[in-house]
Amino acid sequence: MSNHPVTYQLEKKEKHTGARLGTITTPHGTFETPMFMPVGTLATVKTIAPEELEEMGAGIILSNTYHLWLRPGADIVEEAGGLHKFMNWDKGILTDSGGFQVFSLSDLRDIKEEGVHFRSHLDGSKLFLSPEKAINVQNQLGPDIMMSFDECPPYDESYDYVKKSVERTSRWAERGLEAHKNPDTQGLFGIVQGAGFEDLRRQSAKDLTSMDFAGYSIGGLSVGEPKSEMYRVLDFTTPLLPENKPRYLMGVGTPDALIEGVMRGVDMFDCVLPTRIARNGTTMTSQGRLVVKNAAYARDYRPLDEKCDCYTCRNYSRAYLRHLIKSNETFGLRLTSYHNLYFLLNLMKDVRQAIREDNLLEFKERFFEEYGYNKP
Ligand SMILES: Nc1cc(N)c2c(=O)[nH][nH]c(=O)c2c1
Ligand SMILES: [Zn+2]
Repeated sequence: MSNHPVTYQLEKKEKHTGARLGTITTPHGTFETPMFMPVGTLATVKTIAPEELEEMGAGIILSNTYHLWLRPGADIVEEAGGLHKFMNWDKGILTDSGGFQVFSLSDLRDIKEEGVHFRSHLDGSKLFLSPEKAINVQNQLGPDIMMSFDECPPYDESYDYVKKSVERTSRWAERGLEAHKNPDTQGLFGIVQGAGFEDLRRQSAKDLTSMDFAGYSIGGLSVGEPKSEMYRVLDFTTPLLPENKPRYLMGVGTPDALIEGVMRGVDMFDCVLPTRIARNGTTMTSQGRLVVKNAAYARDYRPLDEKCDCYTCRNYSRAYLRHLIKSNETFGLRLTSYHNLYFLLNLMKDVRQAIREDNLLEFKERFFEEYGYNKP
């Protein structure tokens, strides 16, 4: 089916890199790319209200199928009118397939052709996810963009294991397309796997692009491999994906990896990092990482980031943030989370401008220098 509910429009290619400017149109709006998607695992971006996400420029957020399937259950979300209504968010929502959590959260699992048998990380109860079940749960949750059920093998797995896994993930992708009940209102992405093996990445991309997905994710990266490995795999994988569909690199969210991914033609990113590190007082600033709970900031009355105009930086000092975080005050988590999300969303806005001006390389050099990435 070629008239997908989620479409990509290429606006401009950056002159000196593989970066591209575009827009993604979904049933819940059109958004500029490259873009970063805040993660709202359990139908909330922890401590941040939907109105705040909107004011900081978030277009699409991600929620986790596995977690919502377990709590509160897909039936309740469906009865509530779907995720948008349930969480009072009327822009884009993307859900992952649940596969990644099965492989990352549950050590007791048994992978079969029909699907994966595993135990709940909550109460140890027996569970089973198949490509069909993963799609049907996402159909119930009602996101704009859904993911195929895939296996994300450990990066250092053997070639033979990854080869068999890629072939099965391709068969699972076909079954997911068949099981998709709402192809007119929910876009379905295929996920390219293959770890660090170029021939397996090519095979996975060939299999998946022969099927009519609305977009393509690059999976199996940002799973602990060196960043140089991620960039090497991206160098030969993104060019295998169609130019006229979105390309989504899963699980990536540090400033350097976002810029490097954009330079290699990636349009969409997600990561829990900004909100996760914020909760222990680690923030991203224009001058690099700043761990505001450190004693050094006890009497530092400057804003977190003197170049940031977010609510946190306009109204509160490092000393106050340190006090809140050290006192386990929830408001402190909100303020650091707000700033970190704002920082990454703003970074992507600056990256889009650099693509418009064909000076992404200069932008990257300047940003890396200021952030401290070039320090030995
Ligand atoms: N780093 C990653 C984060 C993710 N959420 C996923 C995923 O959901 N599916 N498949 C993947 O390979 C994957 C990798
Ligand atoms: Zn700020």
